[in-house]
Amino acid sequence: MADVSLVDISKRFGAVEAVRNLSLSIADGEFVVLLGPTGAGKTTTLRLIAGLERPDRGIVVIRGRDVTREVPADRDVAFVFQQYSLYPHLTVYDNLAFPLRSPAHRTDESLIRRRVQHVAELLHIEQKLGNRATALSGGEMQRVAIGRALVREPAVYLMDEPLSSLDAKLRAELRLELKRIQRELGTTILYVTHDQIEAMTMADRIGVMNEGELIQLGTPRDIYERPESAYVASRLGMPTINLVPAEALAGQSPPEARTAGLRTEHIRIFPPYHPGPRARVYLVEHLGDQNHVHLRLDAHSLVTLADPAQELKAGDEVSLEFREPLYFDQRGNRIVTQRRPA
Ligand SMILES: Nc1ncnc2c1ncn2[C@@H]1O[C@H](COP(=O)(O)OP(=O)(O)OP(=O)(O)O)[C@@H](O)[C@H]1O
Repeated sequence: MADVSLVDISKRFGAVEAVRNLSLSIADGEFVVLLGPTGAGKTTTLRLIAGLERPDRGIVVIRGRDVTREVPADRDVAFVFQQYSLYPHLTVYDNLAFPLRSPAHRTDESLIRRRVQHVAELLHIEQKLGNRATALSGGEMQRVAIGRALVREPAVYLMDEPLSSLDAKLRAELRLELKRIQRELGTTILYVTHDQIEAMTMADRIGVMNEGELIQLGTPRDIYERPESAYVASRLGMPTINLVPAEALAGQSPPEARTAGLRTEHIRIFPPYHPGPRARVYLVEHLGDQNHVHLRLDAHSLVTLADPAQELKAGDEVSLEFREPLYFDQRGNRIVTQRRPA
């Protein structure tokens, strides 16, 4: 049974249609990530599930129950926001225990102790239980904020960029921990982010949103390898997929293609005597383990990655080979091409 379903939801704020005809089912124990640019409607989707907004149209179903008309407290959800929102005067223990002591979830103190202890261990903050919330680092505060949601064991966790205020190292660490905890506890999570690495590494399925619509929903691999459109293709991949007119690929493109999408793995760089389209290197950025190579192919700019061992410098002429690029028609929809046998 799907734990959370949105059925044909729309929500308008004045002239802005924040969410449009959105249907989404999240299975029990599934980790779904909503990815999309600012203003795409991601936060509004979470707020509609939490009951912080009422849809103009459509219904919200949690654990098989239509909760569309219910207030937030009656829905079985926990929300983790981008900012920690802890009670500064309380200890870590009391912050974690707080949701279990609310009138809506009155719980026996010995059970509270066990739950708090368990969650503190999961998040590696058991040494900090006696500290005041203000005596914590940013990363520890955000762990407590996540922990406050985890003590409750609701039907679904709604997380709105919970790691975005942290530095890169902590974000990478907590990303792994969150995924581990989700696997261990079998929790259902709907998670909003701008960060494609978070989406790729944590999600069972990614939903790509744009202008209030869910435009593709699939596994990270599906979204990356089989994007339905050039727009979806450009949401995942570092550097961003190169979109060039199909004719730039010199007869290689199918006739109906208007645009070719070249990811770094679709571009191979050879010395100039190798057959293939000629390009010129105009910038090489050294990133340590990789080089970002900026190329000019006729009037088009391409960015790709290269092994630092491959000697390339600005001004070099090179020959390119394009291997199984993606192709898009004039509406930007991907053209499904036959893959070469491996
Ligand atoms: N309470 C509100 N009143 C008016 N407009 C709103 C309100 N909440 C959201 N919007 C508008 O709805 C659209 C979707 O906003 P939403 O916050 O859901 O986007 P988002 O994808 O979460 O963006 P971000 O990544 O910046 O958080 C935006 O145009 C936003 O300005």
